[in-house]
Amino acid sequence: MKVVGLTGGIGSGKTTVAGFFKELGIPVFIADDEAKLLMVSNSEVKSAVQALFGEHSYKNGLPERKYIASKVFGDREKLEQLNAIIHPAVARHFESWKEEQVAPYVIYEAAILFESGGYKKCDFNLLVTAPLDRRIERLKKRDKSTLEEIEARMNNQWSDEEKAKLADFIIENKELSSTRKAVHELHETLV
Ligand SMILES: CC(C)(COP(=O)(O)OP(=O)(O)OC[C@H]1O[C@@H](n2cnc3c(N)ncnc32)[C@H](O)[C@@H]1O)[C@@H](O)C(=O)NCCC(=O)NCCS
Ligand SMILES: Nc1ncnc2c1ncn2[C@@H]1O[C@H](COP(=O)(O)OP(=O)(O)OP(=O)(O)O)[C@@H](O)[C@H]1O
Repeated sequence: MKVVGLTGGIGSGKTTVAGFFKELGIPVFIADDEAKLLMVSNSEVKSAVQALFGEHSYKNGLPERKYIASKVFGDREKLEQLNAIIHPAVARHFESWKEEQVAPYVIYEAAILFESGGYKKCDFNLLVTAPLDRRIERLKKRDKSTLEEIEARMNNQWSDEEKAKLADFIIENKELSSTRKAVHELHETLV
């Protein structure tokens, strides 16, 4: 089974692009969502996160995402420690999920695929890009995030130029219709 890694900076449109692959019947594994599930359902992950961030990191069994975000995106070491808890657990889950899929290829969507080295396990890697001002505009609208919060995350991600060097395919996410068309064309190439 071929694995196509799908990545892009915060707010670039990864999940939107993943949705277009789903429309074509391609199985999509969203690492961000799996990470969220594991933080609730995997007791080892949960206790490691609690040990790292203390009692305020969980409330009624659920992670306090805003609190954890406020601790990690300005502290590289803490972020790396959190990544070291979450990423191996997500990778293990992906391997078992992949075995269950019947398709010409699957999509592995992850926000920091290049930064984490996860791209090396993929057969091809697709980068989604969008101009910085559009990404910020879309995120402010979607999450009601502040510019400061968005920039703190961007500071922990590579630039598009760095990522482009490692990407096999790049889709520029401007208008939804042209992005969908680009996904359809890439699908034809991949099958
Ligand atoms: C810090 C957490 C709790 C914040 O949760 P929140 O709901 O606010 O954000 P969410 O997980 O939906 O991520 C939104 C975006 O933030 C950025 N982001 C998330 N994690 C990271 C990271 N480790 N490094 C850089 N950027 C990141 C990405 O652009 C991502 O698409 C959460 O992001 C987390 O647990 N991150 C560490 C695990 C991780 O790397 N997850 C992503 C891939 S598996
Ligand atoms: N081409 C587009 N035109 C207008 N809005 C768009 C376009 N692409 C995505 N959006 C919107 O922008 C926001 C960010 O897109 P999306 O959630 O797909 O990005 P993402 O890269 O997955 O984000 P994150 O890094 O936070 O996980 C969403 O609200 C989405 O509906």
